[in-house]
Amino acid sequence: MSSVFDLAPIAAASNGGNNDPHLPQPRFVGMPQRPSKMPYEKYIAYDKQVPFSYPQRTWPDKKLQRAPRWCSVDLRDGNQSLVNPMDSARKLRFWNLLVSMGYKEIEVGFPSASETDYDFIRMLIERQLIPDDVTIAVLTQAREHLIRKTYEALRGCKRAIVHFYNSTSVLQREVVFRKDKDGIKQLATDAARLCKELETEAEGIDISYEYSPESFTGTEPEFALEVCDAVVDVIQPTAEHPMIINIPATVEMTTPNVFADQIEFLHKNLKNRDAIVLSLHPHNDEGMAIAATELALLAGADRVEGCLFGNGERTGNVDLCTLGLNLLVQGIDPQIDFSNLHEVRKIVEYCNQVVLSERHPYIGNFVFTAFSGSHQDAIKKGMEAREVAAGLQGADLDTFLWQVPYLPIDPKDVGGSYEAVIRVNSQSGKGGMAYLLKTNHNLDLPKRLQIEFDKIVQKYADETKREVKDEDIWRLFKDEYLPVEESGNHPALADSHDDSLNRWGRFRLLGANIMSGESSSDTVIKIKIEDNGFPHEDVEPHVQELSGIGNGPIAAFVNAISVLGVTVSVLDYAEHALSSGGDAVAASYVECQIGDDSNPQIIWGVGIDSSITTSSLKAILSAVNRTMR
Ligand SMILES: CC(=O)SCCNC(=O)CCNC(=O)[C@H](O)C(C)(C)COP(=O)(O)OP(=O)(O)OC[C@H]1O[C@@H](n2cnc3c(N)ncnc32)[C@H](O)[C@@H]1OP(=O)(O)O
Ligand SMILES: CC(C)C(=O)C(=O)O
Repeated sequence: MSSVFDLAPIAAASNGGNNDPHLPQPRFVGMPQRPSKMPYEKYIAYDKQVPFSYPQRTWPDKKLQRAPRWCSVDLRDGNQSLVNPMDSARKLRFWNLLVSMGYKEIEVGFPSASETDYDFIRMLIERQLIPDDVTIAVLTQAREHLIRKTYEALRGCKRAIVHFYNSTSVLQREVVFRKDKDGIKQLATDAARLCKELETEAEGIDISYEYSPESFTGTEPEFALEVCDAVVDVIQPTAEHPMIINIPATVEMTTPNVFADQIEFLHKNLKNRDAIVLSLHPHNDEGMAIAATELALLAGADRVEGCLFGNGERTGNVDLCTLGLNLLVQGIDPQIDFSNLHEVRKIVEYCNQVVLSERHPYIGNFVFTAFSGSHQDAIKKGMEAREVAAGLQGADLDTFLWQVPYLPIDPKDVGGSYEAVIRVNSQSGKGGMAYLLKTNHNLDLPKRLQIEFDKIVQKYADETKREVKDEDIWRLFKDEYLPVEESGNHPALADSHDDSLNRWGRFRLLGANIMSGESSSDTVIKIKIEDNGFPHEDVEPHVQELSGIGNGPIAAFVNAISVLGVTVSVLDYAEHALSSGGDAVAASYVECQIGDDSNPQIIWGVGIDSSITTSSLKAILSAVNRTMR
């Protein structure tokens, strides 16, 4: 009998395909490939172990149209991968979670393997914890004593899926079972026969069957088909009472396109296809379980087994949350409630005692966060444009079309917030800092002010070499532009009594009285200004009363402060309300040229006040103060 190890010379001779002059060569211009240190001759290409070709494939032209039938195997495959498998309390917590999310088929354990699994299943049945629209599945090896024990566990259950399996792979036939193909097929059909026999004794239980040619990915697809057909012949499913043929990528061994070809081959060739639910059970050994599952669904599969967040043996089972949310973002109803995914995560982490990665799709701590400048800029603009578009269409923002660069999903749809969307570090640009000031402090900085302030944030980020948190940005902003502001009655500055701020600004506006003349060109202003001397140590702090006249309050103010020795021209001006209602507060931003034409400084100032005019005057003083820092 030939052995899997007979392939060793073929592997050694044929691997390292890039060195084969007959194969198309990758274009490593000016960079010839040389053998690396890695022992690639120890491994063999999948198509040399299990040759398979299916040029009739049609899946590449298909599109996903609807959610498949989902089955969670968290309480079985997920559980068998844990350092400390779940006790009944944790299993029950997980069960309740799965039911609340809307899973209708749940594999609850391997009752013949452990007392905990057996007792848990008994508890679900005896305490009538299985909702009418939920079906439990139980797994067993295709071995007589284990199958008998499985049926025993199901006593009193209304409806269940008995899932039996045996490995069919070339490798396991040789090294585990030491059986030929017929012997392996017989394992499966004997088990199917025993199940049918025990079913007659299992009165009152609506039993359906699931068979898995385990290690399918190491099996010749034609042989897997033969075994599945033989099992189907014994079980005799009908369209009204179908059986599940579950195809496991027990170990992921190929690229997803090969798996999809194999599934399409089974889909087109399985006997009695109308009576069969073609199911997938992908693992993630090569990191492609999601892709493999999605392509295999295009290829004709009807059902998917997996675990929440991809828990499971080794690298995990396929992640049911990612699969479901991938459908959602294509506009397809996933049929599962992911709206509180953060709570789901907490329960799953508690039950599995496995912590999710920061980058885990849709739920990791960083997956809705942009640190880099161009991403932040695009997100900020995208959010704003969407808000404007929804407003123009009179649409509800919560359900309005989601089109935001770099964010494939609205974090709110999975129970998150926009809080972490933008975080600032040395890789960030002005957009990130501007977004945080706008979102958290209602300050909508004009573009050139963003550029100016960003240099300060960037310097801080480079110096500290760490993330610049919102509170850091706010402190830097107040320090730079609002060094003499008191919180007064301005809620926007409620935290301005910040001991860490060194109040360095020289001038502070204490009051302004504006009188408009008959024409706008003769506005008169009287102001009271505190001069604390900074940075001139010889100037004693004192209060000055000044007056000026001009074409509107700003011009009159500029005229009034000229006696302080400052020449100001206002180049640009913007203002907005920070809040609405009677106690509204306004922010003003002015870009000033300070100094005469021979030595001008172009600099921004910011003012916040309950009076919009006063806020603009404060903004001018803010700019003046900054030139003296
Ligand atoms: C890919 C998957 O996830 S499959 C599910 C795997 N899950 C588990 O194994 C978790 C629970 N399993 C267990 O607790 C145990 O394995 C049990 C209780 C099921 C069986 O335990 P044991 O009988 O002690 O032995 P063990 O698991 O080592 O079984 C090995 C024997 O079963 C045979 N065997 C393994 N799988 C199968 C199968 N599907 N069908 C028939 N025989 C099988 C092996 O050939 C081997 O036979 P041998 O003893 O004659 O050499
Ligand atoms: C029993 C089967 C479906 C399995 O868990 C696997 O092959 O991974």
